[in-house]
Amino acid sequence: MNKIYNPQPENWSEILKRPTQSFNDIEETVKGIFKEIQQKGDQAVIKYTSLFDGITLDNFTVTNEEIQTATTLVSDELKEAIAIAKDNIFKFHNAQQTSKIEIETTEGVQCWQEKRPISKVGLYIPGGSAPLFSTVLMLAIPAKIAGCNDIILCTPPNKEGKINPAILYAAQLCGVTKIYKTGGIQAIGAMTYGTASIDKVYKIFGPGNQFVTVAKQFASQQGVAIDMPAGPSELLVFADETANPSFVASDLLSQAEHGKDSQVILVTTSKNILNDVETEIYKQLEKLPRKEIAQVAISNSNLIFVDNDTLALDLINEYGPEHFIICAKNENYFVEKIENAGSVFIGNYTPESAGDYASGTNHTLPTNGYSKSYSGVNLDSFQKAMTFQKISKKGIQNIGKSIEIMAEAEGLQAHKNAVTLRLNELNKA
Ligand SMILES: NC(=O)c1ccc[n+]([C@@H]2O[C@H](COP(=O)([O-])OP(=O)(O)OC[C@H]3O[C@@H](n4cnc5c(N)ncnc54)[C@H](O)[C@@H]3O)[C@@H](O)[C@H]2O)c1
Ligand SMILES: N[C@H](CO)Cc1c[nH]c[nH+]1
Ligand SMILES: [Zn+2]
Repeated sequence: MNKIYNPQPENWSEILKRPTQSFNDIEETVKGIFKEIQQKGDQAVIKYTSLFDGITLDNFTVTNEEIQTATTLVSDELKEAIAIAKDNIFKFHNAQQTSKIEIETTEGVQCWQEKRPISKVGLYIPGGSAPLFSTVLMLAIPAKIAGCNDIILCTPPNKEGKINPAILYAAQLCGVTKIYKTGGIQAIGAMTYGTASIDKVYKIFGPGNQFVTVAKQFASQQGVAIDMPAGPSELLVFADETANPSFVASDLLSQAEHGKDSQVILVTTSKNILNDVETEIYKQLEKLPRKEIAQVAISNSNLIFVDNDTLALDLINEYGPEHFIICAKNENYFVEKIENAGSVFIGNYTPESAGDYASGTNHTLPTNGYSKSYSGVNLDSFQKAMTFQKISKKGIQNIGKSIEIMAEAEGLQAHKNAVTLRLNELNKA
């Protein structure tokens, strides 16, 4: 890890660069694959699944038999763990339901807002380097609560053309309607345009590597909505002398093991903590099965010392981490003042892994600084807020004049007439 002491604010953006390729680096590849999917449909999906995932499939729809077999392959212990996570994720997302908001803005003018589900949604479940069945829970549970009708799921197959049983088990448990064995850019392209096998959806959800993320961003230019850019995982920990260095190191490694392009950062006001966390990281790294991956991510990561909490907070808001852990005696200062972070974890006993799996919050979160402008997945992501209004005769008499004057001032006579005709009729009565 790179050790940096008191970096000057003018150098922060350089120091805080993500180790991923840019949208421009990948856009041409995405454009080419999307074009082929538009022209050749399933044939192009087959071609790119063969190229990137090393398996040629003539049918990528998962069958009921495959789902039943998968269910028998998942251990009871894992099923119980999934049930606990599902329960907590359900509770947190179900509590996000809002009731109808209704108000009479002027006498006789009734306005209200109600949420309606997005009827066709596509969930992307990463499967390149680890089968993230927990992501099925994070996406399908809120989709179901929202009332989405068609919930389709794409995930890459392994070299035998199979999907990890836990992904299939979680998908049927949470009410996913169809599952397809395809991943990467080709899965996003298929859900964007639709093919003979894979349905076109209205909104695509889910995290993925940089290829998936750029494909989703490109899809959003093709008329499909996306949740957000949710790319390679990130974690920033703020720790002062009250932190436990081995806990902090374990948290940093937990996100470093996701991928070589993950990034983790420690910001601290204590030089002792900086050194102790560094020592712990290398000690714990040695024992990790995914050492080779985590090691690369760690080499792109920083341990940063700053003089005080104020500077630390400014730097953290500039970075806008996906995950932000606070281990500080002054924790309320950070909790109250943090502006840019996907999800915040507070105190020595709140590991980031809790949010990844089972506390109830969603783990599909904006990366690459997008926490400055995007929320993580939540119940609202699967709904649209629709507005309604009903105006009585009294109501149109109350606001009609204002509408006429404004329409006239914009030079839109037909708009004005729509009110004038009604007012004239009421004046006659
Ligand atoms: N931000 C979040 O909320 C969040 C949540 C979970 C996981 N993640 C991230 O998701 C990512 C999962 O990545 P993954 O790779 O394991 O799985 P993935 O499913 O996202 O990507 C695998 C697919 O990428 C495609 N691919 C691989 N190399 C390619 C190339 N050179 N050109 C074009 N396509 C290529 C293949 O089609 C493959 O099927 C990790 O980076 C992890 O950090 C993020
Ligand atoms: N940390 C990931 C989000 O960046 C989510 C995840 C799934 N499984 C383990 N972790
Ligand atoms: Zn994780």
